[in-house]
Amino acid sequence: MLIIGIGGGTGCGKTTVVRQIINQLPPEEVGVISQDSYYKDTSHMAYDERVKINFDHPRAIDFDLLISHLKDLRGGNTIDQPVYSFVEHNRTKDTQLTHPRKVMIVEGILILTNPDLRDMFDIKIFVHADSDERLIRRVKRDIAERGRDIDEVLDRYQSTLKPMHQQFIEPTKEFADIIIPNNKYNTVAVDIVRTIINERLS
Ligand SMILES: Nc1ncnc2c1ncn2[C@@H]1O[C@H](COP(=O)(O)OP(=O)(O)O)[C@@H](O)[C@H]1O
Ligand SMILES: O=c1ccn([C@@H]2O[C@H](COP(=O)(O)O)[C@@H](O)[C@H]2O)c(=O)[nH]1
Repeated sequence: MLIIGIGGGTGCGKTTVVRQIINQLPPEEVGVISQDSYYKDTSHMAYDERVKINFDHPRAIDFDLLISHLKDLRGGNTIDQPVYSFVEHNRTKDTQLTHPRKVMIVEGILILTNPDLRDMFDIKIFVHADSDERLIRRVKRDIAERGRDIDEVLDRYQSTLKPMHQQFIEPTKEFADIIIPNNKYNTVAVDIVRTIINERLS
Protein backbone atom coordinates (compact mmCIF):
# COMPACT_ATOMS: atom_id res chain seq x y z
CA MET A 1 0.00 0.00 0.00
CA LEU A 2 1.22 3.48 -0.90
CA ILE A 3 0.26 6.00 1.79
CA ILE A 4 0.30 9.70 0.92
CA GLY A 5 -0.06 12.36 3.64
CA ILE A 6 -1.36 15.78 2.60
CA GLY A 7 -1.10 18.60 5.16
CA GLY A 8 -1.39 22.38 5.15
CA GLY A 9 -3.37 25.10 6.91
CA THR A 10 -7.11 25.46 6.90
CA GLY A 11 -8.44 26.69 3.56
CA CYS A 12 -5.20 25.98 1.69
CA GLY A 13 -7.17 23.59 -0.54
CA LYS A 14 -6.26 20.11 0.73
CA THR A 15 -9.73 18.66 0.19
CA THR A 16 -9.94 20.27 -3.24
CA VAL A 17 -6.48 19.00 -4.27
CA VAL A 18 -7.39 15.49 -3.10
CA ARG A 19 -10.64 15.60 -5.10
CA GLN A 20 -8.72 16.74 -8.18
CA ILE A 21 -6.13 13.97 -7.71
CA ILE A 22 -8.61 11.12 -7.29
CA ASN A 23 -10.89 12.37 -10.03
CA GLN A 24 -9.98 10.14 -13.04
CA LEU A 25 -8.45 7.47 -10.77
CA PRO A 26 -10.29 4.18 -10.10
CA PRO A 27 -12.18 4.51 -6.75
CA GLU A 28 -11.59 0.84 -5.93
CA GLU A 29 -7.81 1.46 -6.02
CA VAL A 30 -7.48 4.81 -4.24
CA GLY A 31 -9.04 5.72 -0.88
CA VAL A 32 -9.10 8.85 1.28
CA ILE A 33 -9.03 9.29 5.03
CA SER A 34 -9.68 12.73 6.48
CA GLN A 35 -8.11 13.77 9.76
CA ASP A 36 -11.39 15.57 10.47
CA SER A 37 -13.04 12.17 11.03
CA TYR A 38 -10.62 11.64 13.91
CA TYR A 39 -11.44 14.64 16.08
CA LYS A 40 -11.84 13.21 19.57
CA ASP A 41 -15.32 12.11 20.57
CA THR A 42 -16.75 14.82 22.83
CA SER A 43 -20.26 13.43 23.31
CA HIS A 44 -19.87 13.82 27.08
CA MET A 45 -19.70 17.62 26.65
CA ALA A 46 -22.56 20.05 26.10
CA TYR A 47 -22.60 21.93 22.76
CA ASP A 48 -21.71 25.21 24.51
CA GLU A 49 -18.55 23.59 25.91
CA ARG A 50 -17.62 21.86 22.65
CA VAL A 51 -17.69 25.18 20.76
CA LYS A 52 -14.86 26.39 22.98
CA ILE A 53 -12.51 23.50 22.09
CA ASN A 54 -9.30 24.47 20.32
CA PHE A 55 -9.75 22.35 17.19
CA ASP A 56 -6.44 23.50 15.74
CA HIS A 57 -4.28 21.99 18.49
CA PRO A 58 -2.86 18.47 17.97
CA ARG A 59 -4.44 17.29 21.24
CA ALA A 60 -7.89 17.65 19.63
CA ILE A 61 -7.08 14.72 17.33
CA ASP A 62 -7.36 11.03 18.25
CA PHE A 63 -4.04 10.15 16.61
CA ASP A 64 -3.97 6.72 18.30
CA LEU A 65 -7.17 5.70 16.52
CA LEU A 66 -6.05 7.20 13.22
CA ILE A 67 -2.71 5.36 13.35
CA SER A 68 -4.33 2.10 14.40
CA HIS A 69 -6.88 2.38 11.55
CA LEU A 70 -4.12 3.04 9.05
CA LYS A 71 -2.22 -0.01 10.31
CA ASP A 72 -5.40 -2.09 9.97
CA LEU A 73 -5.79 -0.96 6.36
CA ARG A 74 -2.15 -1.63 5.63
CA GLY A 75 -2.66 -5.13 7.04
CA GLY A 76 -5.51 -5.69 4.57
CA ASN A 77 -8.39 -5.18 7.04
CA THR A 78 -11.43 -2.94 6.78
CA ILE A 79 -12.09 -0.14 9.27
CA ASP A 80 -15.14 1.71 10.56
CA GLN A 81 -14.09 5.29 9.90
CA PRO A 82 -15.82 7.78 12.23
CA VAL A 83 -18.05 10.39 10.59
CA TYR A 84 -17.69 13.98 11.86
CA SER A 85 -20.23 16.80 11.97
CA PHE A 86 -18.76 20.31 11.81
CA VAL A 87 -22.20 21.70 12.63
CA GLU A 88 -22.38 19.72 15.90
CA HIS A 89 -18.60 19.95 16.52
CA ASN A 90 -18.67 16.22 17.25
CA ARG A 91 -18.57 12.74 15.79
CA THR A 92 -21.93 11.43 14.63
CA LYS A 93 -23.18 7.99 15.60
CA ASP A 94 -22.48 6.79 12.04
CA THR A 95 -19.32 5.16 10.78
CA GLN A 96 -18.15 4.53 7.25
CA LEU A 97 -16.92 1.07 6.32
CA THR A 98 -13.60 1.68 4.57
CA HIS A 99 -11.75 -0.97 2.58
CA PRO A 100 -7.99 -1.13 2.10
CA ARG A 101 -6.82 0.20 -1.27
CA LYS A 102 -3.56 0.11 -3.19
CA VAL A 103 -3.19 3.83 -2.47
CA MET A 104 -4.51 5.61 0.63
CA ILE A 105 -4.44 9.40 0.94
CA VAL A 106 -4.58 10.91 4.44
CA GLU A 107 -5.37 14.64 4.56
CA GLY A 108 -5.66 17.15 7.37
CA ILE A 109 -4.20 20.28 8.95
CA LEU A 110 -2.27 18.43 11.67
CA ILE A 111 -1.33 15.12 10.05
CA LEU A 112 2.34 16.04 9.66
CA THR A 113 2.71 17.07 13.34
CA ASN A 114 2.62 13.53 14.73
CA PRO A 115 5.95 11.70 14.29
CA ASP A 116 4.43 8.17 14.35
CA LEU A 117 1.83 9.06 11.75
CA ARG A 118 4.40 10.93 9.68
CA ASP A 119 6.58 7.82 9.59
CA MET A 120 3.76 5.88 7.97
CA PHE A 121 3.62 8.18 4.95
CA ASP A 122 5.57 7.14 1.84
CA ILE A 123 5.07 10.61 0.39
CA LYS A 124 4.46 13.78 2.42
CA ILE A 125 2.85 16.76 0.70
CA PHE A 126 2.24 20.27 2.08
CA VAL A 127 -0.30 22.46 0.31
CA HIS A 128 0.55 26.14 0.66
CA ALA A 129 -1.70 29.16 0.26
CA ASP A 130 -1.10 32.62 1.75
CA SER A 131 -2.86 33.29 5.05
CA ASP A 132 -5.12 36.04 3.66
CA GLU A 133 -6.23 33.73 0.86
CA ARG A 134 -6.88 30.92 3.35
CA LEU A 135 -8.89 33.21 5.62
CA ILE A 136 -11.06 34.44 2.75
CA ARG A 137 -11.73 30.85 1.65
CA ARG A 138 -12.43 29.77 5.22
CA VAL A 139 -14.93 32.57 5.81
CA LYS A 140 -16.80 31.77 2.61
CA ARG A 141 -16.75 27.98 3.12
CA ASP A 142 -17.68 27.98 6.83
CA ILE A 143 -20.64 30.31 6.27
CA ALA A 144 -21.84 28.38 3.19
CA GLU A 145 -21.19 24.82 4.41
CA ARG A 146 -20.48 24.64 8.12
CA GLY A 147 -23.23 26.76 9.70
CA ARG A 148 -20.98 29.58 10.95
CA ASP A 149 -21.38 33.36 10.87
CA ILE A 150 -18.69 35.94 10.08
CA ASP A 151 -18.03 36.90 13.72
CA GLU A 152 -17.58 33.28 14.74
CA VAL A 153 -15.07 32.56 11.97
CA LEU A 154 -13.07 35.73 12.59
CA ASP A 155 -13.04 35.27 16.40
CA ARG A 156 -11.79 31.70 15.98
CA TYR A 157 -9.21 32.84 13.46
CA GLN A 158 -7.73 35.36 15.89
CA SER A 159 -7.98 33.25 19.04
CA THR A 160 -6.79 29.84 17.80
CA LEU A 161 -6.47 29.37 14.03
CA LYS A 162 -3.68 31.86 13.44
CA PRO A 163 -1.56 31.07 16.53
CA MET A 164 -1.98 27.30 16.11
CA HIS A 165 -1.09 27.56 12.44
CA GLN A 166 2.11 29.39 13.29
CA GLN A 167 3.01 27.09 16.18
CA PHE A 168 2.10 23.66 14.79
CA ILE A 169 1.14 23.60 11.12
CA GLU A 170 3.50 25.93 9.25
CA PRO A 171 6.60 24.25 10.81
CA THR A 172 5.56 20.88 9.31
CA LYS A 173 6.36 22.25 5.87
CA GLU A 174 9.94 21.21 6.50
CA PHE A 175 8.87 17.53 6.59
CA ALA A 176 7.27 17.72 3.15
CA ASP A 177 8.72 15.94 0.12
CA ILE A 178 6.55 18.11 -2.13
CA ILE A 179 5.13 21.60 -1.50
CA ILE A 180 2.18 22.51 -3.71
CA PRO A 181 1.67 26.27 -4.21
CA ASN A 182 -2.11 26.69 -4.23
CA ASN A 183 -2.92 30.39 -4.25
CA LYS A 184 -4.32 29.55 -7.65
CA TYR A 185 -5.59 26.19 -8.88
CA ASN A 186 -2.47 24.15 -9.59
CA THR A 187 -3.29 21.56 -12.23
CA VAL A 188 0.37 20.84 -12.98
CA ALA A 189 1.09 19.75 -9.39
CA VAL A 190 -2.10 17.70 -9.30
CA ASP A 191 -1.08 15.94 -12.54
CA ILE A 192 2.37 15.16 -11.10
CA VAL A 193 0.90 13.52 -7.99
CA ARG A 194 -1.60 11.61 -10.12
CA THR A 195 1.25 10.37 -12.31
CA ILE A 196 3.06 9.05 -9.23
CA ILE A 197 -0.09 7.23 -8.14
CA ASN A 198 -0.70 5.84 -11.63
CA GLU A 199 2.82 4.41 -11.68
CA ARG A 200 2.04 2.55 -8.46
CA LEU A 201 -1.25 1.27 -9.87
CA SER A 202 0.18 0.01 -13.17
N1 LIG B 1 -6.76 27.10 -5.57
C1 LIG B 1 -7.94 27.58 -5.15
N2 LIG B 1 -8.39 28.77 -5.57
C2 LIG B 1 -9.58 29.26 -5.13
N3 LIG B 1 -10.39 28.63 -4.24
C3 LIG B 1 -9.99 27.44 -3.79
C4 LIG B 1 -8.75 26.85 -4.20
N4 LIG B 1 -8.61 25.65 -3.58
C5 LIG B 1 -9.72 25.51 -2.80
N5 LIG B 1 -10.53 26.57 -2.92
C6 LIG B 1 -11.81 26.80 -2.22
O1 LIG B 1 -11.48 27.20 -0.89
C7 LIG B 1 -12.32 26.57 0.06
C8 LIG B 1 -11.46 25.74 1.00
O2 LIG B 1 -10.87 24.69 0.27
P1 LIG B 1 -10.70 23.24 0.89
O3 LIG B 1 -10.23 22.33 -0.18
O4 LIG B 1 -11.92 22.86 1.67
O5 LIG B 1 -9.49 23.54 1.92
P2 LIG B 1 -8.93 22.69 3.13
O6 LIG B 1 -9.42 21.28 2.96
O7 LIG B 1 -7.45 22.81 3.01
O8 LIG B 1 -9.46 23.36 4.37
C9 LIG B 1 -13.32 25.74 -0.73
O9 LIG B 1 -14.51 26.46 -0.83
C10 LIG B 1 -12.65 25.54 -2.10
O10 LIG B 1 -13.60 25.45 -3.12
O1 LIG C 1 -15.73 20.77 15.27
C1 LIG C 1 -14.89 21.38 14.58
C2 LIG C 1 -13.70 20.79 14.18
C3 LIG C 1 -12.83 21.52 13.40
N1 LIG C 1 -13.12 22.79 13.04
C4 LIG C 1 -12.18 23.53 12.20
O2 LIG C 1 -11.93 22.81 11.03
C5 LIG C 1 -10.63 23.10 10.55
C6 LIG C 1 -10.01 21.90 9.88
O3 LIG C 1 -10.72 21.58 8.72
P1 LIG C 1 -10.21 22.05 7.28
O4 LIG C 1 -11.16 21.36 6.33
O5 LIG C 1 -8.80 21.60 7.10
O6 LIG C 1 -10.32 23.54 7.21
C7 LIG C 1 -9.82 23.54 11.75
O7 LIG C 1 -9.14 24.73 11.42
C8 LIG C 1 -10.84 23.75 12.86
O8 LIG C 1 -10.79 25.07 13.38
C9 LIG C 1 -14.29 23.37 13.43
O9 LIG C 1 -14.59 24.53 13.09
N2 LIG C 1 -15.17 22.64 14.21
